[in-house]
Amino acid sequence: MSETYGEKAARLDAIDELGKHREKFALDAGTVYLDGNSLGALPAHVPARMADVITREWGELRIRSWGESGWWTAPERIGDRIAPIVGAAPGQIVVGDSTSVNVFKAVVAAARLSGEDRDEILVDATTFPTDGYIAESAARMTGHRIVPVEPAGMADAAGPRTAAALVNHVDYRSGRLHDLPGITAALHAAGALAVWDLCHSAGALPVGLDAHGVDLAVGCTYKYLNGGPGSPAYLYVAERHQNAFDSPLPGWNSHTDPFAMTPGYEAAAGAVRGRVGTPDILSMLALEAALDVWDGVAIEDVRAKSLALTDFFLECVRAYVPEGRVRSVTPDTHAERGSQVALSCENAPAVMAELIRRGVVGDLRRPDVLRFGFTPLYVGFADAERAARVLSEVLTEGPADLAS
Ligand SMILES: Cc1ncc(COP(=O)(O)O)c(C=O)c1O
Ligand SMILES: Nc1c(O)cccc1C(=O)C[C@H](N)C(=O)O
Repeated sequence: MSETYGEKAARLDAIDELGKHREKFALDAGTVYLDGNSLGALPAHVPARMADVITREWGELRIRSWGESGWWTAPERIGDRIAPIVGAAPGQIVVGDSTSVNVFKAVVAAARLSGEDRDEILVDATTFPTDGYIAESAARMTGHRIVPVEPAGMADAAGPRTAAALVNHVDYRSGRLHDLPGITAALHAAGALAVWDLCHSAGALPVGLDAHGVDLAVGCTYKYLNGGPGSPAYLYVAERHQNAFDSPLPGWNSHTDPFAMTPGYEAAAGAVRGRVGTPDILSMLALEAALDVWDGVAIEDVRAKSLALTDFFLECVRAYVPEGRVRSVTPDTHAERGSQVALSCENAPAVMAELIRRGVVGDLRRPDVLRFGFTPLYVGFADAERAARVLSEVLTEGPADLAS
């Protein structure tokens, strides 16, 4: 008798080297959590660390903590913790602000770094909306014009007038992984800068920022880096650009001597130049603690498990779900797949609501996309099998409003 999918899941979980990391997270056995591509799960040790930050560092040490507890240098210290996960050498990443704000810094800085004869900025036409909104405003301020281009067309679109391109590494709807090395190389060949949004790739797959010569990058930390709701984002400025990096938000935290409090601005050296104002210490220190789960974890292993999980989920969906009820909009090819599977289906809002009611938590992107995010540090093969099985049950038996 051939192996059932449940048996296969148990076999794969038994040999999964990353499976042991699941116990580091606050998860309940009754729920399959497949929404780490929106909000990562809570690492179980973070509440105790935050209790110490609040009661001792804030409550007892108060103002002394800016120095004694390392609060002041947290943005660059935590940047250096994120660096190996995205393939960057130390000193190039600073944590703070939202992704949206860092997109603004990066796009304006890229425009200012490029030659005056270059007057266009290419923007991923399929981008998560905030990047497009911000880039449009940034371009109006710098006197550039925005050219929307699909990532696959970036190489052909880049030319002598292109200052920079802003591209999403993994598409938030389809889960498609774009060719960061190839697009970056093509932009450079055209004399343009490459600015990447890593929200859906950092912590899910190797990015190789330094290896591929990326110029600037931004990303959030509340998805695969598990930093918590609204945890601060980050900005990468390649070392070769740091001296010329001209921030459009040169707040006092990016001054070479902030406590001199002089009227004249003098930019700090290094990643610190990307800072703006007082960092949100509580969120930042929750993120710092959350990053402990990465100790001893290789991103290549995370990638291998992510692909195995999404392969297996798709295999179970094909086996369980009646023909024609869902269509995967996520590429089958590994080289083009991030760490989520997106399925388009009829009545998607009702389907996702019922999945969540039955303990399978994904999310919906209107009008018709069901998203299932696979975070390899805490999602297992049995989760993938159960999610596909419950999806099939929902699609075949109810609820009543699905029949409409
Ligand atoms: C690709 C991408 N960029 C940016 C954002 C959001 O930016 P912010 O952190 O400013 O809300 C998200 C998700 O919210 C995203 O998926
Ligand atoms: N940042 C979010 C939020 O504050 C509330 C709800 C969802 C989000 C998200 O991160 C959405 C996510 N970027 C997406 O891929 O759609």
